[in-house]
Amino acid sequence: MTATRLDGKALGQTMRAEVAAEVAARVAAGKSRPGLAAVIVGDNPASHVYVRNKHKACTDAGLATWVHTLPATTTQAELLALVARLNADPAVHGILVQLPLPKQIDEDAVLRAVTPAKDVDCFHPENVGLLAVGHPRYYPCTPHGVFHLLARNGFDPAGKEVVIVGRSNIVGKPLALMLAQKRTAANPAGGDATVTIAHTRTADLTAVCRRADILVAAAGVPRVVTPEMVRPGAVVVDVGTNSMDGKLVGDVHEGVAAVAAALSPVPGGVGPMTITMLLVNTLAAAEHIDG
Ligand SMILES: Nc1nc2c(c(=O)[nH]1)N[C@@H](CN(C=O)c1ccc(C(=O)N[C@@H](CCC(=O)O)C(=O)O)cc1)CN2
Repeated sequence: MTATRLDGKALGQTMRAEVAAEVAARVAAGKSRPGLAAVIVGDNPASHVYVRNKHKACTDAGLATWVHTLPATTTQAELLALVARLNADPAVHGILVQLPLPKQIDEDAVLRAVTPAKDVDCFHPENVGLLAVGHPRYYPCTPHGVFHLLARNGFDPAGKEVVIVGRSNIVGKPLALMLAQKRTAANPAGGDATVTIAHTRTADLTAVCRRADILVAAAGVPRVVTPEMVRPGAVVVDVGTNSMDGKLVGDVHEGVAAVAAALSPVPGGVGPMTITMLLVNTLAAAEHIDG
């Protein structure tokens, strides 16, 4: 079997065009132009690539966008002061603070300082709580991207066994919540699936992964999902973006393509979908805040 490619670059472009059309219609109707402020602290080269790509995607879709680049020596007080200014700025509907932050900064404190209505990453505990009770204000970008990458390729998770390898706050935990939840009008990305969260300390990880109709690799460990961990015909989503010997590699071993029915590539899979969902959320934030 050679796996079908779950092409996040192509789907991301399609969905960005949908956002662009909605933004143009919104502005033509005299409403506000959605605006995203991105904050990046320090010199992490990958983070700079991601923020540059987010900025370009926003510009291309007609959103207003600003990047605030702060030095690695920035103090927590300086960063909190910037977040407070952005919270108060009516042109800014979405605020994202690129992670990771330098060691001297308390990440949780910064994420809690973003006003929940502008928290387009969906990292604030209030938004995580709303997601957990099935009334999401926003969906977190990477899990939402995974949902659309599956659903829009004809792999509806409803009724399926999903195994997620990884339990991070950004991907594993919120994705498990979303995919296990009932799909309702208020929760359209509820997955109606049977979900297992596994991780690299799970006993007999191979046996657990082989139960999956849909296997999501989000452990942040290069090639941790190997061909024998995949049931023939399963759908595999690779969320990993690991740097190895200067090369970008996912959490899924290349050999999985011979076993799986469908597989998302790295690069070109979940990554571009993450950025697309940020645009979706910024438009939703403008609608939420300004109407
Ligand atoms: N504030 C946030 N910080 C971080 C998030 C997040 O969602 N919000 N997620 C990750 C990084 N991330 C988003 O910021 C991200 C990772 C990867 C990609 C991406 O498009 N990757 C490309 C490859 C790009 C390359 O050439 O290196 C791909 O997979 O095709 C986008 C966003 C941690 N921080």
